[in-house]
Amino acid sequence: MVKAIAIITVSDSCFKDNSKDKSGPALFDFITEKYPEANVHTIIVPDEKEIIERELKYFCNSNIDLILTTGGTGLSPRDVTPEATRAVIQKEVPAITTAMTIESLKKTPMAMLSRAVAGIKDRTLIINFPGSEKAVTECIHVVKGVLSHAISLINNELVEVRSIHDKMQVDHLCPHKMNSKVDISKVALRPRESPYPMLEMSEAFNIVDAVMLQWEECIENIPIENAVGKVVAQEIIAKEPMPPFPASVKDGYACLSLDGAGVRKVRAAISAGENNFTRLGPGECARVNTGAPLPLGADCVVQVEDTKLIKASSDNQTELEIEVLVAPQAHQDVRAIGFDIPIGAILAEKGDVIDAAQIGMLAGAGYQSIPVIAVPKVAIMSTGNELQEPSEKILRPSHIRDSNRIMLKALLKEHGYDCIDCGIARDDPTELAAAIAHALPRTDVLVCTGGVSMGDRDLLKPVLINDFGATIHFGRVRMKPGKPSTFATCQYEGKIKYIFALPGNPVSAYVCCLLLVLRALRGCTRHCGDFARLSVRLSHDVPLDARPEYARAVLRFPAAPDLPHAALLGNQCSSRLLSACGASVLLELPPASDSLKQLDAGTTVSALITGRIDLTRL
Ligand SMILES: Nc1nc2c(c(=O)[nH]1)N[C@H]1C(S)=C(S)[C@@H](COP(=O)(O)OP(=O)(O)OC[C@H]3O[C@@H](n4cnc5c(N)ncnc54)[C@H](O)[C@@H]3O)O[C@H]1N2
Ligand code: MOO
Ligand SMILES: [Mg+2]
Repeated sequence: MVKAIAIITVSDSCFKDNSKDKSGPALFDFITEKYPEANVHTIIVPDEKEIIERELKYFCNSNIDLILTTGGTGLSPRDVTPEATRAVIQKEVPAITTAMTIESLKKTPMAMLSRAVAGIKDRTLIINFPGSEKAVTECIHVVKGVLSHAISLINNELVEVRSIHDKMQVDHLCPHKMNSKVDISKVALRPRESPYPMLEMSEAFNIVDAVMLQWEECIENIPIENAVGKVVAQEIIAKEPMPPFPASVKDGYACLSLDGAGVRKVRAAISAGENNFTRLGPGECARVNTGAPLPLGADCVVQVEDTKLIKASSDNQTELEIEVLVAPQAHQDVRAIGFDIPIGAILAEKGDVIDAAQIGMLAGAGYQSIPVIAVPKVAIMSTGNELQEPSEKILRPSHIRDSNRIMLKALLKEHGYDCIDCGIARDDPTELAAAIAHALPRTDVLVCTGGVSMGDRDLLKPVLINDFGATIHFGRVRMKPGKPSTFATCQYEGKIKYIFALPGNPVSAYVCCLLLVLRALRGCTRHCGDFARLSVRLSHDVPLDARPEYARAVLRFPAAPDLPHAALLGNQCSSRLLSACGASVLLELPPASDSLKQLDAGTTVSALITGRIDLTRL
């Protein structure tokens, strides 16, 4: 990671009048855009070897990752930047400056006259750039692609280095990298109407269900601590009883029920976890705690509250006699062997979705791992030239932060599915194809957002068709939000890949992930991807859209017996993610018709339970 950068302008004239410095600011602008998180230091020094050397050493000793110098690389007597740099570096990296020279030579033969040097001192990479603003701008573009990787290598950052090598390998292997077959040059010829028929929701659901039948179920054994939300693949039987010994349910005295009420001699004291071989005879009892084993001969427990102390040892450390005040019944307050779980009991049925209690029970029964139905691997990718990582400090003009990717990862996690992150792909056919080719070998299901509607940069469908031979099962659905939702499959490296290309609008992505992606994933393991439905009453009037709408709502529960009341989460525009925050349900609103333009407050509607339902009283 590039955390700290220094830019040194080397020039006698700029040292005297810093307003003359144009190359330093050009480097600064470039660097702050490329590394918005990095600390950037700038200084101007005269063409003096000792001073340049001193400043280079100072920055190298100050944990600076990258030093870019500009100026002083030419042939005039005062040009000494390369000499100062050579005096500081321990290893030269000549190909960096060679690459800059080759590129600059394409523009001007004067490039032959630069003597720039690049090299490493300890953990700092130093690169000399020429002095002119134009040359600096050209040269920085030559090296920009290798800077981060070079610094990772210098710092031995193995994880980053490996991921870059991995990506290089994929780029190399990817036949789509160099030329997508999609031609975007003839924008005037783009379709003015979507070629995809508008399917009804029920048709889209049927297609998803039918296509996902191709998913080949396989079973994997996983540790029970990872099993929550997973679907049990085979019946699981208790191999040992719970409890494995007759256990007391109360803190009290183990007795013989035939003795009835009356005074008992206290023969023993048994705590939970203690093994005691005392055999009780008539008129005897043993003090026991909850969970302790009963002594031989005992058939009931009398709770301490139903007894009285008759006699204790003189130091009060031992109870000698107690009186049972209420005659006990046989088996009273005793869990017999196998009371909770008899041997052979079914602990989990095939198809059960494992929850916390079941994990506890399986652990109690001695299971450490269980067979579950493997879930498909899922990858998430965003597309869009306007997108930046949410972590970037500076938002460039006309850009937005990518909210879909992290949201969809969280949404899938909420529903028990992990996924890998395939980053942001640009709206360019070749880059999109490369990103998809990078993702497909790693996943069964690829979920992308953006680029599926009618814009000339909405390239996902053409790239899927032309570069991956994909079959588009649907490309438009009569739903709000989510109209351009796309579902495709393709064969990749001999395996079928399922691709959900969801609309870029964040709420559309959210709703379509719930209704289509989760339907598919749940369907693979549970054979039914539907969410449960609830009848709810609208708290307020709701205008209807021309398309069937999935409105995000919260529920309130009336004190008197009535259906839960549903209130929409504000404006339902598909870019407004606030309308999904805290939503418990998606209301299934019908489309508007000539006779019905709105649903009045109090109307009963169907709600899909897609989120958490917390009890909020009206
Ligand atoms: N001429 C037409 N234009 C549009 C139509 C149409 O039928 N005809 N459909 C509209 C509908 S409905 C939707 S939904 C959107 C879907 O657009 P795309 O899937 O092509 O997505 P983009 O154009 O890439 O982006 C749309 C919107 O979402 C923002 N976006 C995209 N990705 C992200 C992200 N990862 N995080 C946050 N926001 C994101 C993007 O900036 C756009 O504002 O098309 C309508 N247009
Ligand atoms: O279908 Mo779009 O998702 O309305 O905005
Ligand atoms: Mg679009």
